[in-house]
Amino acid sequence: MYFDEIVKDVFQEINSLEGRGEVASYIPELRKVDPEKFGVYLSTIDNSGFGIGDCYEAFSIQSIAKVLSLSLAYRMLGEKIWERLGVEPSGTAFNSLVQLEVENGIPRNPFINAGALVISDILLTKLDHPKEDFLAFIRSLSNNSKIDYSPRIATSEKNVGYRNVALCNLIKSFGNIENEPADVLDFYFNLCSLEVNCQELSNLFLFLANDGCTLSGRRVLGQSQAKRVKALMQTCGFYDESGEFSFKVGLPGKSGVGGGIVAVHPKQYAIAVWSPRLNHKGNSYKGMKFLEEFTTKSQLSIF
Ligand SMILES: NC(=O)CC[C@H](N)C(=O)O
Repeated sequence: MYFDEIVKDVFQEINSLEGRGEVASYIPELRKVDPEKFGVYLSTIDNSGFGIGDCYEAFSIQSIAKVLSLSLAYRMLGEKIWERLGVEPSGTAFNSLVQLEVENGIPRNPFINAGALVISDILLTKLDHPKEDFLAFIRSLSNNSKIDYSPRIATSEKNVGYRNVALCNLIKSFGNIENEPADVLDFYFNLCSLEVNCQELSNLFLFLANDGCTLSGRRVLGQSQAKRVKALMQTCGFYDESGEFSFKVGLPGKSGVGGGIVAVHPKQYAIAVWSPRLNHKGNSYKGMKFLEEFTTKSQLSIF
């Protein structure tokens, strides 16, 4: 397959670069990850796949889960969801509080922590058994019953998640959180603790490449909803580095502080990269570099 060679070449090129950046350390359990891990997996909508490096080793998806929680909430609530949060890039760090104070507790978008907390609140209200139902949604998307939360990572973040506690309480003070902040935070920390490998992650995101349908033909999101989720990934998926990712890679994508990045090429493929060393904006250093080179060499960006 044509993609395989390019993935292999670019992987070798980026693998030989000196590892720059640091593993996320503010969540104690994430510090224990080997910084030199590097894996890539590409899945196409015609059902082929190719992986290299540490692509079968599970890692913490952290903020990448925000796309999946948005998808489930959007599927359940439709356009009403946008009464509670916006669709503009924030231009601020993922855990920033500043805009909330002047914008009346309405987060800029669902992919910063503030927005993901509002989405968690929506799911908490809507789902009978929030943790179990969300996990069932993820497992059904990927047809993989082994995907699970990591209680170890969730507890580790819960013990030190002071900024998220502050964010959740601030939003609650404006009336944009319905449930108890402690319950919203517990749900949110669990979402972030989901563990998957690159192969599972790229397969999970194929429904977005495939206009909102799984490869088995099950509709997860309407076509227009899938388009909108990808538009948000394009404009807001990398916090205050979203412009840079768009500029250099040219794909809708989402990063997490576990060092994962997933990106989608509509009607073609999803690709997941994992390398735990992060740049100063909290995005995987080698992950960004790999995807930049990959879309340049393959000429497969959306632009
Ligand atoms: N950018 C991220 O991946 C952040 C997720 C992390 N769980 C947090 O809330 O801080």
